[in-house]
Amino acid sequence: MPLGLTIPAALSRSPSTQDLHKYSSADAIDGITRNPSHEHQKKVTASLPQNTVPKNPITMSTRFDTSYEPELREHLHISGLVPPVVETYDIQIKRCLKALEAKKSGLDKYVYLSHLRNSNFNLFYRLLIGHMKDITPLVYTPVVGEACEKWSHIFSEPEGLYLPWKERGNLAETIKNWPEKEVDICVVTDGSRILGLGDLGVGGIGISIGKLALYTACAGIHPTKTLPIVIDLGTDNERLLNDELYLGTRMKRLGEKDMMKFLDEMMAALKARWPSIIIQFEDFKNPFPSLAKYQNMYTCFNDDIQGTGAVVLAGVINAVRNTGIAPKDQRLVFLGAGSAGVGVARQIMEMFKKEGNLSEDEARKLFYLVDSKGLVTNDRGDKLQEHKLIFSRSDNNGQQYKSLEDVLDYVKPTILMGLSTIGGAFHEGIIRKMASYSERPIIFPLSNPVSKSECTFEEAMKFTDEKVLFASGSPFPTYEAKDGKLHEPGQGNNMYVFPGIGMGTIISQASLINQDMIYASAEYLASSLTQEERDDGLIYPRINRIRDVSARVALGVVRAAERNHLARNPEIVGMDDDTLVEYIKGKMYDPTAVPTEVEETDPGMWNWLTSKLSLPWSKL
Ligand SMILES: NC(=O)C1=CN([C@@H]2O[C@H](COP(=O)(O)OP(=O)(O)OC[C@H]3O[C@@H](n4cnc5c(N)ncnc54)[C@H](O)[C@@H]3O)[C@@H](O)[C@H]2O)C=CC1
Ligand SMILES: CC(=O)C(=O)O
Ligand SMILES: [Mg+2]
Repeated sequence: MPLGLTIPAALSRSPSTQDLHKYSSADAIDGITRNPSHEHQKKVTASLPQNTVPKNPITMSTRFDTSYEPELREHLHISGLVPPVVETYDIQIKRCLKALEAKKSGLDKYVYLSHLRNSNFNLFYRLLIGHMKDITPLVYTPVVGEACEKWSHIFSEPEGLYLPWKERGNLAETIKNWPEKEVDICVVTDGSRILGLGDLGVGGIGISIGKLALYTACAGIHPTKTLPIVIDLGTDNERLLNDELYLGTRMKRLGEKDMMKFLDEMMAALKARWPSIIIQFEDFKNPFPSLAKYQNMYTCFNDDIQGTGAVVLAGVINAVRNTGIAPKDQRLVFLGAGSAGVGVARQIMEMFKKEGNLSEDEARKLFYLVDSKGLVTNDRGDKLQEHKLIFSRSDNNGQQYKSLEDVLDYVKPTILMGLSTIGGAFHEGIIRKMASYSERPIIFPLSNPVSKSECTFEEAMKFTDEKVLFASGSPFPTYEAKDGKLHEPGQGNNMYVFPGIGMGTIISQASLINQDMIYASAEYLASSLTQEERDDGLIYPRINRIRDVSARVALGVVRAAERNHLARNPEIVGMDDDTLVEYIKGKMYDPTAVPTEVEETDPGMWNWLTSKLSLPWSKL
């Protein structure tokens, strides 16, 4: 029985240092795949206390790796179960890239990548981290949106926890079925507003899986310590209810009261099993009640309100600097006044108060929110949802502005945000109006996936005479300007902050995630731009530096936790910034690290995995 076996150091040499070096590519991430930084990282971790040095334990899903040397294969009892050739990482990645190239559709590529992650997550993360720019859109927005829409048709293996309404009263037992002993972080959705695609029922679990893949790729949270969850309280999507393949409960979605009861039980059960678990709420149609209720009780945050607020704030900090217009002279119009719109407006308002020396009232007056009924005003005649009240206007002299054009003519904004789920809403006329109000208009079409983006990068560049300061929620191709210069679009997606928020919370061992920690994630992201990126006119760092950037974001989160007396990790007390960043990096899961140990696995997990793989491991 190979469980608990420690591999002698001499045997754990697969792959070789040369292989690691070969694997390095132009797109590789500093500190992870480049050999010199890897060496540097090893040196730094060597100087840290032993229990902080990360290990890369072999688990069931990393067991069949063609890079393992014969001796290691023997120890793992996998000789003959893996093809005979011992491969370099480089060759493994080449095969993956070729396989991906051969798949015609994004969805086929998504399915291939899911299988790869489930059969060998080390290889999956080597591929993803080494090719962030190309692979992220296949596991996250936009393709994950299509995967969630078609989840019940592409499903082949469980990858997370499904918590249906019928399990209420029994959630603690159900949660105990999750085979991993340690979980650091979970992402939970109710599937009711997946990206801008609406209610996708249990298909929403795809977004939990996608976000957690980025927690691992961007911030190095170990894949086995992540837990995707979908709660199934029914769906109002008729297409799903009428689909014989639909995998969720065939009933109309329950209301807020039932949801809160269910969440109360789930939160308590998660914390009972994993006392320091971080719970990230994702893509709830109405996420405000749960955030209000749990944020001071559990280690949790809402990515759509808080993560999005922080990431867009970081882009705005850098973009506003490029406009040369002081915060007090900016005017902002938001198309979309939902969780993301209001979350973003609140964070930017905080910044205007701090940086622009404005009072709350002065800062608030710079914001004009537009929803499906037009400009949000006090005298519009409908009952406003509570979250909109803070930005509701009272200075409209009884006049209501129904269309975005009317609002633009009235406000003449310098900044236009799209969080409306309405693809193409920023048409040529809208963009040209923005260009007429200021020299460098800030236009952020942030709705996801690409089909819901309010405009494309190309449209924003063309119709502003290439003056726009741009960021979108989903990725767009580079644009070739009239002078032949290539311009890269910014991606204002919360993927720049949530991994660092999670990692910073884990590192600090904070029991709560407060506003100061969220705000710090934005500040540290904004200041993580390199001089070269600034010179190239970027407002977000290049995605291939995401691990470095996430470590900086995590640093900011830890510092804020310390300031707020929330940090509880005695190991980090007194560390200066450089040491702390190296400490954070030292804690990151590294899929290129040589395997050192076979994980002591509990029998429950072992049985679950062996049955899952239908292999006769129990006989070994
Ligand atoms: N870039 C990023 O990191 C993020 C992007 N988002 C995107 O933001 C979008 C909105 O998300 P949530 O705010 O959570 O959704 P939500 O459903 O809470 O809000 C949507 C808002 O858009 C408004 N709206 C709908 N149709 C409209 C129309 N025709 N004209 C004007 N307003 C209209 C609604 O009234 C509502 O205020 C989604 O597409 C989502 O993918 C959300 C979170 C993060
Ligand atoms: C990115 C994200 O969280 C969303 O579109 O909902
Ligand atoms: Mg979201």
